[in-house]
Amino acid sequence: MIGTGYLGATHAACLAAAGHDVVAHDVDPTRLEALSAGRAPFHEPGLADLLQEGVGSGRLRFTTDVADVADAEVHFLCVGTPQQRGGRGADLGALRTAAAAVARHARRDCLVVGRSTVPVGTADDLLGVLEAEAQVSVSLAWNPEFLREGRAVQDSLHPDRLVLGVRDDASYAVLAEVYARWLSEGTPVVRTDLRTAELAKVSANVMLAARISVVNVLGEVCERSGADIDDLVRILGADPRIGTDVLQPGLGYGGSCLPKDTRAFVARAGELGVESAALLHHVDLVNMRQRARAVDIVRELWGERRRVAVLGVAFKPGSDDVRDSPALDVATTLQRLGADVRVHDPRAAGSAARVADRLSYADSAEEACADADVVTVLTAWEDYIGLDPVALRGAVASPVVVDARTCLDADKWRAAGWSFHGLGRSACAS
Ligand SMILES: NC(=O)C1=CN([C@@H]2O[C@H](COP(=O)(O)OP(=O)(O)OC[C@H]3O[C@@H](n4cnc5c(N)ncnc54)[C@H](O)[C@@H]3O)[C@@H](O)[C@H]2O)C=CC1
Ligand SMILES: O=C(O)[C@H]1O[C@H](OP(=O)(O)OP(=O)(O)OC[C@H]2O[C@@H](n3ccc(=O)[nH]c3=O)[C@H](O)[C@@H]2O)[C@H](O)[C@@H](O)[C@@H]1O
Repeated sequence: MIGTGYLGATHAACLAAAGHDVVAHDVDPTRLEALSAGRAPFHEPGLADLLQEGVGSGRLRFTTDVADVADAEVHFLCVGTPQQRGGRGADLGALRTAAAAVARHARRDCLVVGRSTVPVGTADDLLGVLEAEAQVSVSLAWNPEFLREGRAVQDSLHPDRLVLGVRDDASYAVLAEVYARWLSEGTPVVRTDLRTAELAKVSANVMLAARISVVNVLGEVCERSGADIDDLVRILGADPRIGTDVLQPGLGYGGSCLPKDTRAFVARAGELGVESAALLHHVDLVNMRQRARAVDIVRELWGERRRVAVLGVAFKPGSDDVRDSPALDVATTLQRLGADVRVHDPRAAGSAARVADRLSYADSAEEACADADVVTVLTAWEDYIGLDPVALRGAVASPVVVDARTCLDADKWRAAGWSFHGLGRSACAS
């Protein structure tokens, strides 16, 4: 396993649990130290148990030295593919470096399997890298991963489908052996070519991103027309062709994948001359506009003292990840605009403090809200959905709440005397 982030660490632990002998390499010694001790370096339910089991059994080892993977039969490339600095396409530098290192060190014929999310056509480029570096015969396959953070282990152990992009039967046979446990459990498998496998992953992410932006456009229409977004979402979700998942309006999508993958898709489609991909550029614009709209709503309400409580900075509930978090983006923007911001998050405060150390962090939601002029809910944690608006009213300076995730019960908060505002909700709705 090359790269031990959310993708690589989870995949390594799950393959070890399936009985394979796994050696995982990363260039980050701190991350490897935690993993070797059976500690998950990020909040991912079930991962620490699998790591301890794998390390304890001797089937799972971690190494800073890429030469230690030289004897592997299969190499999974799981390194990051972030947005380019100063560009919108994917930065494939780490992937090329990792592929070259594996090929250079491989001492036996082997299969290299791309797992990272990449623009279609990347494998062609990597084949050139492998051929230039390897002294042995190296084949390439593509096997994208669809796990969600916060559910990484569950999603990996029970995926909706396995996508095996291969160039020949021999590569397919190797992957079928790697995934024998999943195949025996009936996981649907799609065998395809490398380009389709690459494209499958970004396509899934742009579909999800588009869905979120569509529901956010509908939310803005609700705000302006006085229609009810909660009822609208219920009505839409009842149609099985639409379904209820990924239909939560609000601050929009963030994280390390949907934003950068949408942009990389548009960039690659542009290179391919697909002008209609501009549709997905608008998905990105709508998404980013939600953050600006949330800031505008708070500025209208913050009064002279501008004391703002921010509840939630994780990019989504159930995660301690703040990479491209819409909530953290809004919190830091409000502070930059002169607000006195007090933040609470049940899990992500530590990771937020590492990248946004000028914000002030509270130990509880109540402490963050004490004496606030505006309370904002920016991540839909259960803790905030369960807050008692009657009790909280006594702690704030003004009972004004902005529900940027459309997660609170508006009637309950209004009945408790709060002035209730939010993305997707008309200010005058009763
Ligand atoms: N985070 C997620 O939920 C999912 C991510 N993906 C994709 O998987 C890829 C990895 O994502 P994450 O695990 O979130 O990233 P991450 O940033 O958490 O982890 C990437 C790891 O690769 C290591 N690395 C970088 N260059 C290296 C090299 N040359 N050799 C060895 N290790 C190296 C880094 O030190 C880091 O530990 C990305 O392409 C992402 O789009 C796919 C499915 C889910
Ligand atoms: O490529 C990846 O790394 C992964 O990206 C997403 O997974 P993830 O980033 O963990 O998060 P999601 O649960 O999809 O949420 C993404 C963002 O959309 C937001 N969201 C989600 C659902 C919704 O209804 N509304 C909404 O605004 C969340 O708050 C979050 O900021 C995909 O769901 C995974 O299938 C994919 O493997």
